[in-house]
Amino acid sequence: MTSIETLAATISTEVGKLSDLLLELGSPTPTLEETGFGDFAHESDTPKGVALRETRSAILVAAQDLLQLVRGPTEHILCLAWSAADTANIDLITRLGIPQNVPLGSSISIEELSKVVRLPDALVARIVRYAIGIGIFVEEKPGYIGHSASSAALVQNPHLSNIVHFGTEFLGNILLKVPEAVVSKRDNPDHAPDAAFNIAYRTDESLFSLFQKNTDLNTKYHEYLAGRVNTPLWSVDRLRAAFPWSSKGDVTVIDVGGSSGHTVQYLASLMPTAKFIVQDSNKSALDMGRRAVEMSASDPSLRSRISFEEYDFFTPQPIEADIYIYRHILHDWNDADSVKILSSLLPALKPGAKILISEGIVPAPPAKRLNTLATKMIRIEDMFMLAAHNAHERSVMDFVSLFDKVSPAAFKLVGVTSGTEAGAFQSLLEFEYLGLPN
Ligand SMILES: C[S@@+](CC[C@H](N)C(=O)[O-])C[C@H]1O[C@@H](n2cnc3c(N)ncnc32)[C@H](O)[C@@H]1O
Repeated sequence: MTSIETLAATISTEVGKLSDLLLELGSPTPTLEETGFGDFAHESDTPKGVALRETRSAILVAAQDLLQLVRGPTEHILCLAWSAADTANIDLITRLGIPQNVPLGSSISIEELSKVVRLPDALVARIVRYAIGIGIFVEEKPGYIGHSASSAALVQNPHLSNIVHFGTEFLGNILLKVPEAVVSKRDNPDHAPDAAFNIAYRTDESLFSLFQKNTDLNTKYHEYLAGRVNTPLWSVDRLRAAFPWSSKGDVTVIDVGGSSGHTVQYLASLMPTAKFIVQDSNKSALDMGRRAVEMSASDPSLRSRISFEEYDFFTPQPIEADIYIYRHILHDWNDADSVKILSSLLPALKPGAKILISEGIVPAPPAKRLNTLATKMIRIEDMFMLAAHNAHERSVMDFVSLFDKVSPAAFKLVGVTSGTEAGAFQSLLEFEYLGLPN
């Protein structure tokens, strides 16, 4: 049985390991002060980097259990029930651009800050003092707001800011409508909206068609997608060890639903003679990608090796390629639509072609307490999919069954690599096309 004493002992041992590792890696001691904005932001896959990740994870697991025990069940439930207040606060400070208006290395008076964000002093004081209570900003001198490590991270890392912005303003909003959507589907199945998103945005359209028309939301969505790949959990670097990219030579790789092409821009460095095509139905995401490739100073060959094409993945795939990547695509769609998406590949497939699915994988039961973001993210993402599209995340067997429905015995699951043990949200499922059975 877990006791507070054994948890405290685990934490003490693991914190000792963490301190030693930080010393060996020449990394600074973590601090809550402004200068700590970059702590742990950059993970490496060196043996010491992996040890650091495992030690941090052991501390988080034990510390979360210790917190839950010390709080007791009543306080634990109350903390969860009121966590929407934290989300609303971080949404508000992001929308108002408060972190960017607090100077790094000094402070700003609440009166000055209020003028900049055009709100009354008393309201701004309430907003920032709530934020200080959850570790964002500090008030070392009454009435003067400065940065903590977390608020400084929002300034120093625009990707983090973009993730938070879309993650609270859009995803936070639709998540709160999930209970209404689920109950209404149960009680009124013929007239219920498809997903929580439809309730929140008072529309019958799908999320993707609304985004096509709403420039502001669309930009935030694709900035959020690009932001995610710039955080350790979602980093495209994790793809490196998941597949033998560099041995593939002179091949054509298609990133289906590739948004602004952040995945192939990374893969191009691992496959110097390969050609890449980013296909997406969203024109502005493709334009965003074209601009990024045009401006890429690091590798001028990208301009000739990466192209962007508008394509609807429900229509027959027009290009015969060696490798097709579907990264965070099928989780947006229910099983019937996912089978249609994969079936539209059939006209272009040649035997030996690879279909790589890069997605979070739902772990096998029984479910457990999830005390780290790396392990909890799949459940969070599953709720995003429910809220946004009435869709869901899948287990490995769920993916195998989708391919079987596309064409029984035409695809082989070659292997599954990476995943949360390696500190990544996604696993890589490698399927090979064997040809249609006679
Ligand atoms: C969750 S995002 C994943 C983007 C990218 N693969 C990544 O990993 O960041 C889903 C992508 O599918 C695209 N999409 C949605 N419907 C599509 C369709 N019918 N045809 C092609 N792309 C589509 C969206 O525009 C978006 O870029």
